[in-house]
Amino acid sequence: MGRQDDACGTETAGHRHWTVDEHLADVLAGLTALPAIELQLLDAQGCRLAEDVVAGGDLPPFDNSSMDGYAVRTADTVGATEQYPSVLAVVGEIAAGADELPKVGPGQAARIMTGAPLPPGAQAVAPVEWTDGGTGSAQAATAMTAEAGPEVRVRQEVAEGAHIRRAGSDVRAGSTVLSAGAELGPTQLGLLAAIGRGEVRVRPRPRVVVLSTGSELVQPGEPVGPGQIWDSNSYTLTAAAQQAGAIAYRVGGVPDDAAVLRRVLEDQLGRADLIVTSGGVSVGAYDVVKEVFAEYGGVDFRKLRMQPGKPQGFGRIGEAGVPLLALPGNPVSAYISFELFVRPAIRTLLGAPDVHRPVVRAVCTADLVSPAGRRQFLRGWYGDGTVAPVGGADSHLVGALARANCLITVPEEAVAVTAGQPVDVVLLTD
Ligand SMILES: Nc1nc2c(c(=O)[nH]1)N[C@H]1C(S)=C(S)[C@@H](COP(=O)(O)OP(=O)(O)OC[C@H]3O[C@@H](n4cnc5c(N)ncnc54)[C@H](O)[C@@H]3O)O[C@H]1N2
Ligand code: MOO
Repeated sequence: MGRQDDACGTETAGHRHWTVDEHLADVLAGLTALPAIELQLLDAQGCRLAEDVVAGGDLPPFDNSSMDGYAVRTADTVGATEQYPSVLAVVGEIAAGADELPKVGPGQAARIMTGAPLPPGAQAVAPVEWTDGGTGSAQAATAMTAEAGPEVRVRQEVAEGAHIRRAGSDVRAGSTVLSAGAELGPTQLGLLAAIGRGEVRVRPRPRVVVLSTGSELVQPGEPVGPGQIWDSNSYTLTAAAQQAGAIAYRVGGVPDDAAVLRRVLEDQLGRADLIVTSGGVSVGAYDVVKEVFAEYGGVDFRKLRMQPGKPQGFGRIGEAGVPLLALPGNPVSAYISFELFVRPAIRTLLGAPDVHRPVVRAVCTADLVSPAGRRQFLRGWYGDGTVAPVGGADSHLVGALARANCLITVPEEAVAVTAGQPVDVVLLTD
C-alpha cells in the first residue's frame, strides 16, 4: 500500500478544513425525528413507535385448548389407565371460533380442537392420543376421526389445567406491550395485530432522494460509449439509504447541465425529507452542482480532514429547508461519506437510538500508511478481534469495497500503523 499524497490535504489560507466530527455535528445539528403519523401496520415496518401500546384485552382472550382432544373434568379421569379407561359421554364438539359451548357435566366430555374455547365445567384437555378417539378401540387414537361415537375412553389421568392456555397468560389487559421508541419488525407487527391494532403511531421512515450527477454516467443495462461509465453511486447510495431505514428514491445520472439539475431538484424537493447527491463537489470545470446549489444559498462546500471524502457539501434547500448532502463522486468516497454522515442523518430523522455504525477495537494484521492530518478510512475485513485491509486506499476501488465488511480508521495524527497494533474499526454490517 503506497503512501498517500499529502498535497491535497494542505489547507490554503482562508479555507479552513473541517474535521470529520465537526462536519458530522453540523449535519446533525438541526435534525430531529420526523413528526409522528398513524400508519397501517405493514406500512410501519422498520419504523419506531411514537406511543406506548397498551393491550385492550387479555391474550389469549379466553381459556383455550392447546391440543386436539377432549375437554374433561379431572375427577372423571382419576385412576384411568390403558386397561381400565374412564368412559365418558361426549356432549358436543368445539371448533376454534365456536361461540356456543356445551356444558361438560360429571361423566361427560366434549371434543375440542386446538385454539377452541374451553367449555364450562371442563378443567383440562386430554389429547386425542390419550384416548380411543371415540372409536371404541382398545388402541390409543392417533388423530380425531369423523366416525367418533357418542363415548370416549380416556386412557390416563388428566391433571387440572393440562393442555389449557389460560386467558392473559401471554399478555394481560392493560399492560404495555411495546414502548415508544420500539422498532417494528415482523414479530412486533404480529403482536400489534394479535391485540387487534390495525394502525399504529410511528415516526415515519424519511424519504431520501438520491441523485448522481455527471455527464459521463450511463445507466446500467445501457451501452457505454468512449469515456463513459455506468452510474454505480446512485445504486450504492439508494441501497444504503434503504438499509439505514429510509424510503429511498433513486434519480440516476443527472448530466452536468445547470438547467437540467435545477429542474430535477425542483421536481424532487416535494417528496424529500433529505437529498443526497454524488459528484461535482471538487474543483473540476464542469462541477455544475456547486453552481446550482450556490443559487439556493444554503449549501456550503467545504473540505474535510479525511481520506477519502475530502470535498463535501451540506446545507438546506427550498422553502421547506430540506437538508442536502452533496457527496464526492468517487464511488468509495461517496459510500464512506454516506456511512459517516448521511446514515446518521437518516437514523436521526427516524428517531433511532443507534445513530452511528458501531466502532470496535481490533488488532490490525498488516502495516498501514496514512496521510498526515487526515483521518483515513481504509476498507477492511473484520473478524475474531482482528482486521485486515482489503484493497488499497484509493477512492475508485469498488471491487475491494464490495469485499469489505468494515472501515479501518487511522487517526489524523498517525501516519502509520504497524501490524499487531490495535485500531478502531467501523463495522458496516447490520
Ligand atoms: N484538482 C483537484 N482535483 C480533485 C480534488 C482536488 O482537491 N483537487 N479532489 C479529488 C477528490 S479527493 C475527490 S473525492 C474528487 C471528487 O470529485 P467530484 O465530487 O467533483 O466528482 P466527479 O468529478 O463528478 O467524479 C469523480 C470520479 O467519480 C466518478 N463518478 C462520479 N459519479 C459517479 C457515479 N454516479 N457512479 C460511478 N462513478 C462516478 C467519476 O467518473 C470520476 O472518476 O475529486 C478529486 N479531484
Ligand atoms: O477525498 Mo477523495 O474523496 O479521496 O476521493
